[in-house]
Amino acid sequence: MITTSNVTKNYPSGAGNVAALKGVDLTVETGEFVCIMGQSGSGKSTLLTILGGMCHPSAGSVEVDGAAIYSLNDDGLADFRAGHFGFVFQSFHLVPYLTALENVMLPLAPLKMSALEKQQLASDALTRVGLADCAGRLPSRLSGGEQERVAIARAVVNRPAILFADEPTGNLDSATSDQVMGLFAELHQAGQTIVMVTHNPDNGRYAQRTIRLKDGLLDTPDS
Ligand SMILES: Nc1ncnc2c1ncn2[C@@H]1O[C@H](COP(=O)(O)OP(=O)(O)OP(=O)(O)O)[C@@H](O)[C@H]1O
Repeated sequence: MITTSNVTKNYPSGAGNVAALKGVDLTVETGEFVCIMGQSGSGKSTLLTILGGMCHPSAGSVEVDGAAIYSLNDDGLADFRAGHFGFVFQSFHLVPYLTALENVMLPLAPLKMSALEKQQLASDALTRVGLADCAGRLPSRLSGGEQERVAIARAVVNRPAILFADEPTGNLDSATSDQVMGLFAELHQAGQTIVMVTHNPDNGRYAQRTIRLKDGLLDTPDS
């Protein structure tokens, strides 16, 4: 489903270039749950943003379902992202004055379907994350774990082929983290492909496969 070939990323910096990725070859199969781990600065977030079509690599290619995504123009890439990917970040980025249901409906705004259909899809997504009863609540009336689950519902509302998550439990206590990771595991069991960056070794056990980055390279080459 995702194949990278010799992906490198250099960031310009005052003292020269920072080589964040130095040639990453990676394959993620349909239906896999892959965790990307590694020390701070090893290139995890850079790799995730490149896989997710948010940051052009300096060299190398990324193919998703056979499409070389960085050969697309900006509009084509934006459409591809919207049609194939969902994203969950450490900060929930919920809109404070919209209800949980309205937050989950946001990615559906550009789509040509009736308001009722959008509400139904958002409601289904909230049910999938166990929050059917919280649809009408504002984010400020939800716990941190519930807010993260709303963010996950929003990421999966249009049934993305791939769900990307960057430190999704970074702001949560360990019991709440376990609940959220359990939810990712359930989504995976239901067929969702997931690629997650995490510092937390406890999170790694929910994944099917863990890959480790060290200084911009895969520690153990992907087979
Ligand atoms: N926009 C940027 N400009 C310059 N350097 C950057 C930029 N983003 C990341 N870097 C550098 O690239 C390297 C990899 O960063 P990245 O954020 O991908 O690592 P990470 O493993 O996700 O780190 P962390 O776990 O601390 O989030 C680091 O040396 C970082 O300082």
